[in-house]
Amino acid sequence: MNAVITCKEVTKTYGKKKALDHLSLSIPGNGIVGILGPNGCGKSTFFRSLVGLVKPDSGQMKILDRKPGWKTNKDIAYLPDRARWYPNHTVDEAFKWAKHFLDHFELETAIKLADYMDIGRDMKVQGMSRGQEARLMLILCIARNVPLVILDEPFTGIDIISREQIIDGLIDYLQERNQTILISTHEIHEIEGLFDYSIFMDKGTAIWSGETETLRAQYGSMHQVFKTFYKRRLERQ
Ligand SMILES: Nc1ncnc2c1ncn2[C@@H]1O[C@H](COP(=O)(O)OP(=O)(O)OP(=O)(O)O)[C@@H](O)[C@H]1O
Repeated sequence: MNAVITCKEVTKTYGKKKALDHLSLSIPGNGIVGILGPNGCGKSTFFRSLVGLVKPDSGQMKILDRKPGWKTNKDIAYLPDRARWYPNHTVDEAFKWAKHFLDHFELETAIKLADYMDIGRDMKVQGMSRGQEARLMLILCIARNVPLVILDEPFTGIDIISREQIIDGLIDYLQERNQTILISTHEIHEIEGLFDYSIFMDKGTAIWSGETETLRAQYGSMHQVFKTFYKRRLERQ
């Protein structure tokens, strides 16, 4: 399988803090990939550098066989952490905006996903709960027929029951698509079963990457994996 993303020795420093520290990895195409690790391990910085919002100090990065930047971004749907939508838009208006401005946005897919996720199309963003707005942001990204979708902490603010429903929906929906979806989270125990491939990060570097099945066979559950990988860090807290 061809890699959709390769990084070689990528480093990004803020002052004395190394947000990415010689990060090297290769991410295979198709399926759902978890970028996992505790707060501050570099997940968002990694995503921002993939879409050219952050320029690494050194190292090489290839995404869809190209360099990161605005030309490559046409084929990427990116949901930043803490993303918000225009408060005055209704869901329908948000979809119309997206159809007009976002490459490869599929209106019919968005409408289907809104039904599935229980988001009324006449709802105004400013009247939405945090979880409802998070669902809208998710729909605006995954309704784009692009090879790569990058979701930074997309489930923040969504309760556990809705989360499970959305995840089941995502898995069904993705089976019909040839997309790679990168999802970052530090709440691994709540999204067990979602990832085909997992990358565990710590202190700006990848400490393990591979098929999630391999991990499960070795450790039993993702929760156990998390505890094992970050044991020393948890003991320090
Ligand atoms: N613009 C910035 N200026 C200064 N420091 C930054 C900046 N962006 C990130 N950092 C630092 O780099 C490190 C990695 O941050 P990053 O946001 O990439 O981690 P994360 O794994 O996404 O964390 P979280 O799970 O909390 O979102 C942190 O120590 C953070 O404080």
